[in-house]
Amino acid sequence: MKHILTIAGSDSGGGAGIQADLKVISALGAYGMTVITAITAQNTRGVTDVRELDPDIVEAQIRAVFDDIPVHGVKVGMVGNAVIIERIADLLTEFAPHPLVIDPVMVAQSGHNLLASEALEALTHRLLPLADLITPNIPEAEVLLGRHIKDGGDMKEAATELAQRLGSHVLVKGGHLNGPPCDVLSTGTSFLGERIPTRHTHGTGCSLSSALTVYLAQGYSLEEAVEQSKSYVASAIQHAFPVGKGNSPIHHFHAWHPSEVGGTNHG
Ligand SMILES: Nc1ncnc2c1ncn2[C@@H]1O[C@H](COP(=O)(O)OP(=O)(O)OP(=O)(O)O)[C@@H](O)[C@H]1O
Ligand SMILES: Cc1ncc(CO)c(N)n1
Repeated sequence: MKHILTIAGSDSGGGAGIQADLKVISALGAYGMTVITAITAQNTRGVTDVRELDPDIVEAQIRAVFDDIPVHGVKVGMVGNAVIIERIADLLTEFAPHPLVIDPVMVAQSGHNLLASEALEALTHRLLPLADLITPNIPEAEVLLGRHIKDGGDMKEAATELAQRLGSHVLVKGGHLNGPPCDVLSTGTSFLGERIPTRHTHGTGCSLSSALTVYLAQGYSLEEAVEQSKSYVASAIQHAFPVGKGNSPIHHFHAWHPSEVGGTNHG
């Protein structure tokens, strides 16, 4: 059983962030550990408040895990601000875990900012270069590159250019473009999915990066890991069930407990 650590923010609604990561890691047969960087007051309708944690307690959590437990893979999600990023980067340099998957979380689906604007520099120069794989969605790739991405061709260029700049593999996720969701890897491979017509996609990005970390730690090749992760997330979207009044989370444990409304709940 692989031990996977997620370093991310807490979502009180249980659908994204640390909570989604832990569910994915468990559902895919690994042992999950958590380092919390920030606490969000959040539900299916959006984020109402955020507190970033003191970098000392972020460091203490990371040291507590690495000092005792073998770590076979790390996923990084919401990191909050530049000081936390610097601290995480120092510790990931010290412990050098692999695979290291970084999801450069910037804005919640609901539009709330999850990364301080002054933190972009630290994210780009300190944290992202440590990654084996970076998984921006289209708006995040646009911020990292400083230009608009309008179609599949632009996504391919974005993935290649970011990979060269940051020295890691990059998967640009296509959930935000119209049409079938196509994710593009910097190796040149595209992964075409079928768009499931639903608004219940809260936490898809967090879930995909956690799944990628597990599959890479389990020894799958990069291409196989993307294929498997996309297929897991698609099934979890397919089986999503209404949780709150807004955009509900995907169903991480659909293989254990198929939901009665799964596949038809596309409201
Ligand atoms: N309606 C959908 N049907 C099928 N697959 C989808 C759908 N929406 C997103 N995906 C897939 O889910 C994964 C996450 O993509 P997305 O672009 O939504 O990431 P994200 O914006 O980071 O997620 P989040 O909204 O959680 O922040 C990708 O593999 C994408 O192709
Ligand atoms: C805590 C947290 N991390 C990431 C996201 C992005 O979906 C979110 N909404 N909340």
